[in-house]
Amino acid sequence: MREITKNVYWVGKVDDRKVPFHRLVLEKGTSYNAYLIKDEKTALIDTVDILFGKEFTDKMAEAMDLAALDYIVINHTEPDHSGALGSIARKAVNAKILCTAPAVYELMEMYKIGKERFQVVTNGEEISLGEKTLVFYETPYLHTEETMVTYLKEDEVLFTCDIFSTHVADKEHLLVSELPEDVSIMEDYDTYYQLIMDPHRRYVLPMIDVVKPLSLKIIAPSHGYVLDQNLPSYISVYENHALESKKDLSALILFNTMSGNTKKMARMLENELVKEGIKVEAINTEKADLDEIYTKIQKADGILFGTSTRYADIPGNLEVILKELKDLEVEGKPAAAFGSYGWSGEAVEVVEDYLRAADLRTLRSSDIIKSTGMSDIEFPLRVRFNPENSEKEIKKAAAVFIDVLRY
Ligand SMILES: Cc1cc2nc3c(=O)[nH]c(=O)nc-3n(C[C@H](O)[C@H](O)[C@H](O)COP(=O)(O)O)c2cc1C
Repeated sequence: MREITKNVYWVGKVDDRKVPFHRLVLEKGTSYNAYLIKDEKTALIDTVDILFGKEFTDKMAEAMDLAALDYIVINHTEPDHSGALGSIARKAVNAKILCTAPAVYELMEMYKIGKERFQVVTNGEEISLGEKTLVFYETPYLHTEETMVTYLKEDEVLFTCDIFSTHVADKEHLLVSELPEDVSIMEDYDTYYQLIMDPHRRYVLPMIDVVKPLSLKIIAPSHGYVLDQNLPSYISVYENHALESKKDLSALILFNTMSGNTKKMARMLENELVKEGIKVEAINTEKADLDEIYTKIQKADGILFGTSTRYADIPGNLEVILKELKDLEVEGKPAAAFGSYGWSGEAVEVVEDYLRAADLRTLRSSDIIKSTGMSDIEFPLRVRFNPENSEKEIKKAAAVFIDVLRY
């Protein structure tokens, strides 16, 4: 145990292996920072990687009577932080597990823990430990959907789990202020942002809005160094990256429609793009001059192609345009397929084949899962019949397309 501020202890694990993680190898290793807060009530903030779960629980049991632990806060469910939850919850029989609502099911399934052990906390909720107070703020998708941060109000410490972390195993130094004056962690800190946070950039500014108004002395993340000086400079790395984006963007939406359903989807997508300041032109290709369309395709920063399905095929003249793409030099331009269908929806899949054959930067669900872990984004975007009940899916897909345009 290592005290970082009065009655707040680091109880983590430094992992100096070359750590396999997210299809990478962390050459400098990493650490899993967990923290113990002692007050009238005692709270553990996060745990360590599942590989070290038993070791962690045994050490904690040596250091304290685990039956006296009141709360286990799980800011983020990934097993590099929640990995000891199963073993510690079994020994800390009186501890409530504090987490967001979407975290409960994941933790119950992963660690075989009963629902009665969980207490869901909501945005801005406070829990008193005695003299100290925990406040919880949701920070979704940083790094996964259920993520939150925990603020220790009186001590002005923010426990941020993955956010503001660094993948470095340093057994000698924990606080940034302990490092020699000529050593900066900025390069590793920035690399971490690029690898872990940048794919979720859209969520960074809302998180900054939560963090900036807080009075902060320490940011205590769950990988690498505890930040105890120059905090604005670390926060601004995230803010500046999130603010970098391309400006004055334009998008083209080309669609066909038999009874208006794909047209409705086109309008819904158009609205989302326009709300974000993107200049959009939505065109029913049946009525359009094809040479003009080809020029617009070349000028647009990104293109959405919409089609319904008619006897397992693409109705209308959209396929003529798709065949032309290869000759329009549009390689690398963001594009995606969308459309309404009735029962099988072959046409959107065929459209996607054309987009990929023309080397457009074609959005596909599987690529999004691989790069962000977000499994609820559908590309090609398919809706059965009337899209009015699919507003949520359409908005989510539009948001991802906007990100791809911008970044
Ligand atoms: C003549 C006809 C053929 C259709 N064939 C298919 C089909 O093969 N597969 C399918 O999933 N839906 C099929 N549908 C259903 C349409 O794709 C569905 O009604 C869709 O919502 C129409 O969208 P739209 O109004 O944008 O054209 C067919 C509809 C019609 C009228």
